[in-house]
Amino acid sequence: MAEMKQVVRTLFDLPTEIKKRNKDVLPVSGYRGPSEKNPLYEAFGLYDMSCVEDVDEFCTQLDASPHQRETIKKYAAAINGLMMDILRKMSEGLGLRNVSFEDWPCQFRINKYHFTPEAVGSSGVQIHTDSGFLTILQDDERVGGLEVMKKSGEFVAVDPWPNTLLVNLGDIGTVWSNGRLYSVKHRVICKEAKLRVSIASFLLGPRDTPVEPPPELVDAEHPRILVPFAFNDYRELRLSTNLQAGETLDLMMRTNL
Ligand SMILES: O=C(O)CCC(=O)C(=O)O
Ligand SMILES: [Fe+2]
Repeated sequence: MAEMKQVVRTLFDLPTEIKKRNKDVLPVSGYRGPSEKNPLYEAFGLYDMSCVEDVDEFCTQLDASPHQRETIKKYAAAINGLMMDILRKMSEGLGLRNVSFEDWPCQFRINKYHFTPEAVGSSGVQIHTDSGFLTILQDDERVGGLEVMKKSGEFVAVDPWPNTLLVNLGDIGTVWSNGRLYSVKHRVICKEAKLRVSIASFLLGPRDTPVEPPPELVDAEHPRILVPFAFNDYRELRLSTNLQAGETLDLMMRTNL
């Protein structure tokens, strides 16, 4: 994790023309430079880190050295393994057998926040839920700022904790579990004028099949909360409505879209 963090920090020092080679595969999946709306934020992305060829292509785009490539590939493999392990345990916990997440892409994003003294108190990332099923976050080990919302609406700071990963549930977790699990609202606030770097891996939704709960999670007591839908349609709806904090799911449930 420490080695990966170091590699990621050096990627942000690349010249802009190289960074821009990291193009979008899904909307907002590739490089984002500082913008007028978000001048302190920069990010790289990769659509599917569970695909070895995609990881290689990402490294090639960024002229990665052999050491950088090896570190990124090792990290991607380890996070994929961990993701599958957590999913297996969650499925077992819900009494499920034979569920597979094989065709579910895992989006990878590295975030850099260039927090300035003037930015202290302002927002680094607006309040949102993650759109996919499950997120594994390697947060900044020195600079805090992540806050998670409790059910009461109160925000709780997630203080830096070196050598740990944070796992949270996204909107698809709610749909897949047929309402048994909740996606968590969170945000990043600038607390101090320092550089902050985080690495997020998002298990999204099934690539070619609709998002729906396993049949065992639907019965007379637990009617299906939503009609099945394609994950990419959901992402587009979230982007086009600009409702990023789980409201899109509520909207779909109310209108039975
Ligand atoms: O940088 C962080 O700590 C969290 C970023 C985040 O919530 C996200 O990328 O979805
Ligand atoms: Fe997030």
